[in-house]
Amino acid sequence: MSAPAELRELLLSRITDVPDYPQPGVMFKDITPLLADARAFGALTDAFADLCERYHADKVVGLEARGFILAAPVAVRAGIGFVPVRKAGKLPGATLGQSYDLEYGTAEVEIHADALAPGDRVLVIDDVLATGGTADASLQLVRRAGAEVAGLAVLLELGFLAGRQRLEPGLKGAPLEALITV
Ligand SMILES: O=P(O)(O)OC[C@H]1O[C@H](OP(=O)(O)OP(=O)(O)O)[C@H](O)[C@@H]1O
Ligand SMILES: Nc1ncnc2[nH]cnc12
Repeated sequence: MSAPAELRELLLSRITDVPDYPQPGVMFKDITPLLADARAFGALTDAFADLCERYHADKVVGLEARGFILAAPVAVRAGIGFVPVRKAGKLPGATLGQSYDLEYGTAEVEIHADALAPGDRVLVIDDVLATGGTADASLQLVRRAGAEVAGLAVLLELGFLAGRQRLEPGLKGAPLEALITV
């Protein structure tokens, strides 16, 4: 389900297109103007916090780095804990790792092995769903850490990259909520 038209328009008006970044052929969606606008950032935080309630999440997982910026205030607003999924080599404790392909390159993400527990219901939050590689790897990590995926929520889905289709098996029936799809 997408956001109501008024919220969608507000959020979309604060996302800038940057052609050929970080490499030729990529249209980069820059969310920094949205972050700098308290009304838009607050409305986005509220929308994600509502999803925590709707899906009975008791943990928010944010994906490095832009996902951290969005997910941390959501966790505070929803009154639940925040758990980071980080790029490989950044977490100090014992980790679980998963590699994946990006729209531009490859990467590996990690989670602390003891960050989640059986019975935890997790809403995974990121800014952009592109090819779906990052989200897919993160859903796998959440499950390998013993928790249940309550849902995946993104600000912006790049529909033409078909991330949703790639994610379908990995979602295992959990909802994918994109506030905006372009
Ligand atoms: O659906 P995908 O093709 O996997 O792409 C989406 C991911 O790409 C971006 O992260 P990026 O790795 O560029 O890092 P950043 O958040 O640290 O800028 C974005 O924030 C998503 O996490
Ligand atoms: N086109 C894009 N804009 C912003 N973030 C992205 N992550 C992957 N592709 C992206």
